Amino acid sequence: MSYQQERYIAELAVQRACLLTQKVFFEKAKGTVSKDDKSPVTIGDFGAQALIISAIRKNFPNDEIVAEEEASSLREDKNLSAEIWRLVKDIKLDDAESDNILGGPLASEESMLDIIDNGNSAGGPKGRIWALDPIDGTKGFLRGGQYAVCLGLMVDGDVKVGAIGTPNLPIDDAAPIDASQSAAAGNGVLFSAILGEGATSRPLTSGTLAASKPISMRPVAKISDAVFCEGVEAGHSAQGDNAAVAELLGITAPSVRLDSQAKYCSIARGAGDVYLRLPVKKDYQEKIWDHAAGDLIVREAGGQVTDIYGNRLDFSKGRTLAANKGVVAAPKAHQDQVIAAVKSVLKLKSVLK
Ligand SMILES: Nc1ncnc2c1ncn2[C@@H]1O[C@H](COP(=O)(O)OS(=O)(=O)O)[C@@H](OP(=O)(O)O)[C@H]1O
Ligand SMILES: [Mg+2]
Ligand SMILES: [Mg+2]
Ligand SMILES: [Mg+2]
Repeated sequence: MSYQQERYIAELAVQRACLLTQKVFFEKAKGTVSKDDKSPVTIGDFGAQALIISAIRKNFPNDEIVAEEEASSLREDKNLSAEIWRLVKDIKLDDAESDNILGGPLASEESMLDIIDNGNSAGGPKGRIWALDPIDGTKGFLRGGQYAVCLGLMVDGDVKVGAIGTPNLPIDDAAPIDASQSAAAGNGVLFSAILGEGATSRPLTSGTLAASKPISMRPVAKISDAVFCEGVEAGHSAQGDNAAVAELLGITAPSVRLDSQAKYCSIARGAGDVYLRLPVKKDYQEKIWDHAAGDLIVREAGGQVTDIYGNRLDFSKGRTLAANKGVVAAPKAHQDQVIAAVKSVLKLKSVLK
């Protein structure tokens, strides 16, 4: 089965949601609230989730959705809910036909809350399940850095389609990776992949989809020549361990720190080579929406994505990657070497503890 229609809807829905997040990005307050786990969520996250789930419901009414956010706090905070609705009701693609394909505007504020709560699937190994991160890298979004709107489709636990909007990455796939890149005029990229059919990038627009180009990881002769990326937040990955792995591999270039799945996208287009996300906490389980789309895009661009033990990411375990720890993405030919370095750094660390 080809997933062309799913990819088309995913890209169009992500592109429409980016119109909303881009609007919020330039607001100072961004309606930020703190969730139970102390992590931030903004009106941009809620609004993008509502728009994307509404588009999936319209086109694939029987599919399930695992999404990061839920509406209980909005039901208790009428002002915040009204603020999100004011934004959501006015967002549309400037091509009426494309907007209609996504189902047009949402019906009401109340139905918007119900739609947000439609992302509550438990996930698992059977059936068609979308994984949605309406804003990945919310801390980067708040800081004025990189963020990504991420959507993947899993069928029987396997990722078949991925789409990622990165409003702050440069359009040019050949542009060097640069941690300071942000909302410069003319930025904004839409990445996508279908399993077995390769990965592409195209400029984000406000209407119909722009023409796409195939992307691929760049060839790296020696792993010591690689550029590696990692997250900005020290609480999300062990930057000291990442650095030790790079040193062991003979990599001398400093890491490039980027928030969100912009890291997967950057290595997939050859603007970097290796993505290290070594765990900070033993018991943290990575969320499927933080990786589903990026994992497929990197693999379809010629890379390999595994956990720190060298096992493929397993999206069939529910809302989290319960069977995996950390993430290591690298060119296929070098993955074993990178995993060997990861293992020896982590082994040494446990011996020294
Ligand atoms: N302890 C811990 N370990 C690993 N990951 C965690 C942890 N806590 C949170 N999160 C998730 O990190 C997501 C953001 O990842 P990033 O790659 O953007 O991190 S970084 O800011 O670049 O460091 C972030 O996604 P968003 O909430 O969508 O921003 C979280 O789901
Ligand atoms: Mg979050
Ligand atoms: Mg995330
Ligand atoms: Mg998020």
